[in-house]
Amino acid sequence: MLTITRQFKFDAAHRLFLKNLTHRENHDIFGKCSKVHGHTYCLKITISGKVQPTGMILNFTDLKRIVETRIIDRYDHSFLNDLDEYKDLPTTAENMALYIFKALSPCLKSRDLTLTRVVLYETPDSWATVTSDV
Ligand SMILES: Nc1nc2c(c(=O)[nH]1)N=C([C@H](O)[C@H](O)COP(=O)(O)OP(=O)(O)OP(=O)(O)O)CN2
Ligand SMILES: [Zn+2]
Repeated sequence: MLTITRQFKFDAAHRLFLKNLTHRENHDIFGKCSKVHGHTYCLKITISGKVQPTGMILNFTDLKRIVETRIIDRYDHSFLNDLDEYKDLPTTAENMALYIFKALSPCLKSRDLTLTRVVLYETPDSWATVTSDV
């Protein structure tokens, strides 16, 4: 399968906690991550589709615009816990990658493109991956 990938960076703050738990219980589960802290996230978006007469599946510039409009512009320099999509969900790399996949997929589908992979790095050593077979 032929795919193209574009990488994005954004800085954001968050804390990991569950609303129904006490401060102590959250600390027992999430440790230091239950306190507000920040990451420079790295997001890799991979799509597949037919190569057009232009020689491109999709112009990287168009992919950039789509991802920036729907995700990066909202997430960069934000407090992730304040975003609607995480009102009732911990802002883990897993939940964020799942949300980003669901948010981008329909827009790409409407252009006959398939979102095949979303990889979200919370740190260079820790990341979550969502693929189109979930
Ligand atoms: N499965 C997941 N585990 C953890 C997540 C996550 O999203 N999914 N997130 C965190 C925290 O956000 C935390 O900020 C991770 O920071 P990190 O510096 O990587 O923490 P570590 O203690 O593992 O690493 P050190 O290098 O020792 O600081 C936690 N877990
Ligand atoms: Zn964190």
